[in-house]
Amino acid sequence: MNASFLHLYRYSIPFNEPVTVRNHRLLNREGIIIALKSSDGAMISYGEIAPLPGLHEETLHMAEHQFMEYIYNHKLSTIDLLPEGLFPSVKTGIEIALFNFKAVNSGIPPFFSSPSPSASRVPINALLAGERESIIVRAETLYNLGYRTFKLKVTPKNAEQTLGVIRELSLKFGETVALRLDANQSFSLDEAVEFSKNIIRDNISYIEEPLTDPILIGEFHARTAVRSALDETLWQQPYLMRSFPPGALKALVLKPNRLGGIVETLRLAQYARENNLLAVLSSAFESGISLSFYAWLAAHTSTEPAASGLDTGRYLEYDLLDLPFGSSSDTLTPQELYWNGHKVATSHLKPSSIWTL
Ligand SMILES: O=C(O)CCC(=O)c1ccccc1C(=O)O
Repeated sequence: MNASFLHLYRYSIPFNEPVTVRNHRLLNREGIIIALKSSDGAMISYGEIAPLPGLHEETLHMAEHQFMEYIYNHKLSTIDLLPEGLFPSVKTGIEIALFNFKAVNSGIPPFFSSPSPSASRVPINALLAGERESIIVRAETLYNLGYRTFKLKVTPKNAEQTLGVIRELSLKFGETVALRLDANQSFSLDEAVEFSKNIIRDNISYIEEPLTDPILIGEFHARTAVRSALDETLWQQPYLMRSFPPGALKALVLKPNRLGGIVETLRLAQYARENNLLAVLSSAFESGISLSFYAWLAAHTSTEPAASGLDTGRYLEYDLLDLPFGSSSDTLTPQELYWNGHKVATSHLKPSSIWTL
């Protein structure tokens, strides 16, 4: 059955505390929800279009405008027929809505026919931010809840403090936890080499985007043996991914709504698999509608998925789902998580328009 109606909604959810993304200080997470409905209204699927200021080039206004133009001029049909030139956030929203519609139609989540069995659980990479003391307290709380992978932001400016936190976490948890560092391209090669001398004995899985100039990641690895993960480079200079010497990379961090959709994310996850890299599903503070879909993707891409960057839901004051994403992620299977992504609390949505398809 095809979708007959399209409902567009807006949402604005306050962050628990202000979030800063590349100098953009954000108080609210704003986005658009697409709902596809069957003619009798019995089947509904959701998708989310949510560019993040500081991360995306398109604004929410531009994304909404483009989406409306798309709906006006095209039949919402199949995922592989989407036109060129859609903004990454728009493409992701359409793809998720279409994948989800197929799933509610058939009763099984997408990719279910895959030969590789899905993972039974998806570990989450816990984000640690703030002052030293609150980071340590938070890490202990999360450790007791079962988290074993932690991510710290590092810049040349906070390098000393971060080294102190790394030491403390290593002493406390030893080999039982894995630490990831995310430098968001803030170090010069020499600064990164200097910094790395101090972390070599610690349990660091990788540094995400260590260098302002990612071309030098191979040289960084040659001088330090520290492996890098790509995030920003995957959309800024995607061709670089194939240019690094073996061993220089450890992981690809995949943010579907920045990369340009689910199909693109699956392509990169396959490249990671073929090249012995971790595929780390990640997010950009979307609602549980997207996060539960990403959890499902993570479960699909590997039988033992790497800890996924889906801890961002915690920063939203409330979720759009009846059962907020992450509130019971330790007990739910990815399948259950996936179907929970369809139970949307419409009270948080502001209707904007209805289209007949
Ligand atoms: O990858 C994760 O663990 C969470 C996502 C995350 O850190 C993030 C979220 C929004 C914008 C930028 C980033 C980032 O990776 O720097």
